[in-house]
Amino acid sequence: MKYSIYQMDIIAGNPEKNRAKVREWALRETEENHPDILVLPEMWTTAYTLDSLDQFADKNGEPTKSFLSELSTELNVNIIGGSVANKVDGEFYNSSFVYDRSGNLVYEYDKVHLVPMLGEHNFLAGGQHVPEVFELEGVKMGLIICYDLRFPEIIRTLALEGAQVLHIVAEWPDARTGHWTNLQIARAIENQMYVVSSNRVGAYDGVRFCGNSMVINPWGEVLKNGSEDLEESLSIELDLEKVNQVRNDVPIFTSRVPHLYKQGL
Ligand SMILES: O=C(O)CCC(=O)C(=O)O
Repeated sequence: MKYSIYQMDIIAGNPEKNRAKVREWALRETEENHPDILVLPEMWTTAYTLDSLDQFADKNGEPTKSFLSELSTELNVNIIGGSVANKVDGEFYNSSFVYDRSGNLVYEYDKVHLVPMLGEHNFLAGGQHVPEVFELEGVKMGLIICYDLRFPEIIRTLALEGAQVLHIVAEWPDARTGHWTNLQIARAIENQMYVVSSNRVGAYDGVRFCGNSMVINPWGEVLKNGSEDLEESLSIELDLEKVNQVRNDVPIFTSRVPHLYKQGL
């Protein structure tokens, strides 16, 4: 399963230009590298323009849903569609959409954990459902958004439900780069799954974002690591047999004793 990850510099408050950038990148990537799956970052249509969401956010997932559906069909590629600001029933959400090669919506998720450091609660509503496993190309996988990375319980649940790959779409600031890189490696090791992430680069409103998009294998080895400040693509093929191999070598899932664990943890 071959991936292309877009470590994108997002133009603040300009969904049209960002869609044009993504389209151009996707065309180039599919022609040059023939990926099965494309991955985009968090809030890629608007950046973190939280105080002007009424102007720039999607309404009921549009136009992003149509854009991703048409792009996936045209390029015959699956798309982990990052996330976008999305207005539904008068509330704004940070929403992710996943499309398969035939342009079908396979999965959607609203970010559950809102970020106090960004005042997200003042602008967004939190999703009410934790991430669930979905399938692309017959492979079970999961998707979380940025700050969700700090909540290992939701990622463990995905692993227990059979996910072999965890995708993380992010706009992670450079003030906490070490948390971003180390937590990704920890999640890969503790859940014995691939971690595939797309984080933006560039800056908005005085905050610089730290790139370091990554591909980490289930042993915790970093196979790809984006730069901290350059817009770029990461391209890689995953060997999914590695998940079984690591889970056999260090069988944590059969060593668990859930009846001793506190309920709800
Ligand atoms: O958890 C962090 O340090 C950053 C989270 C964040 O920026 C986000 O979720 O958008």
